[in-house]
Amino acid sequence: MDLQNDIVVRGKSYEMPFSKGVLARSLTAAGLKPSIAYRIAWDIYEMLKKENVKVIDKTDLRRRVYYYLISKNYDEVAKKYLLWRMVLGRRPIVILIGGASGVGTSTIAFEIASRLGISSVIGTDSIREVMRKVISRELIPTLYESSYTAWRVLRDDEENKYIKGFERHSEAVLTGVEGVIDRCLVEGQSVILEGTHLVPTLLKDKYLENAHVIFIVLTIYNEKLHKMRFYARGRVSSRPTERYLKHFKIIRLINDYMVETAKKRGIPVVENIKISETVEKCLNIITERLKTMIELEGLSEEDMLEEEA
Ligand SMILES: Nc1ncnc2c1ncn2[C@@H]1O[C@H](COP(=O)(O)OP(=O)(O)OP(=O)(O)O)[C@@H](O)[C@H]1O
Ligand SMILES: O=C(O)[C@@H](CO)OP(=O)(O)O
Repeated sequence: MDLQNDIVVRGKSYEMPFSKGVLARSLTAAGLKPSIAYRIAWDIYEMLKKENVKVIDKTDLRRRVYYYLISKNYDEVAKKYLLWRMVLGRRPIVILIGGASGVGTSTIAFEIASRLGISSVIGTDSIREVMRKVISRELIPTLYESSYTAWRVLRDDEENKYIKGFERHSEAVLTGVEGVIDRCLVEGQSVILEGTHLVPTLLKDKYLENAHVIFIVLTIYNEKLHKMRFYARGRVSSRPTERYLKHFKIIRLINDYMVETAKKRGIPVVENIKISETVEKCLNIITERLKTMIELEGLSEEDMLEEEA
């Protein structure tokens, strides 16, 4: 690669060669189709080349992209683009994708992460493994079970035992989850957390009220479709389909519980049928929340264009 002839993009603390792919991805996150996003990234690259620009500041590049989009009548995309660049560059966001086992939380979390360029995705299953290393089975036996088998180790045969077991199981994992959220907010790092342990009833109010924390619950309303996802997964992973089918009734109860409690707490619920549509819906929810966050800061579009990238 001839770096001599490349355009350099200068950020606050680093420089990198102009990448049409990176620019196209941020335009896709703002709602453009990938083919159009790539075309526009290419146009902007050509424009800079023609003007013989060798180094461009990130703030200038952002401004140029914004006005270019407006000139092509992509006003809504321009606004979204600006919002996303502002937020992801300077403000931490924590996205929580909850849902019963098999509804697709990890698939959707990774898709959203790649669209937004968030490099950190953490599954609550991994946090559960860490918690198992520090908390003994004797102390919290439910932690050593799965979300759908935790009821088996409850002390008493309680009423509503499947959900009680699920909540006890998730409670300990959530302590770890909250630690990760706190750390990310303090460090200014964006992260996506996903998994079945993100239970609407258990997450503390202070997180739900935080403008930087965005919680979405996924579901599949159709039982048959949900079941099919376990067959699909079984073909490509070592997680045995039979195990999930055996406990399917309880997994469905957990699914219903997540949806019902999410609605009660004002957490958006998205049905995951087609991946691209689910991602689109989630991105729209996230964008709306970011708008509120920026409004709370009292920033106008002009301020956003001027803010150092
Ligand atoms: N919208 C979708 N369309 C088709 N298949 C999907 C969709 N979303 C997810 N899948 C597939 O369904 C299966 C289950 O999804 P995934 O593993 O993401 O579930 P999960 O909610 O993370 O489950 P767990 O909590 O048990 O880890 C996977 O094989 C995945 O590729
Ligand atoms: O507890 C659960 O529902 C699932 C979540 O991924 O984990 P496992 O089946 O591996 O215990």
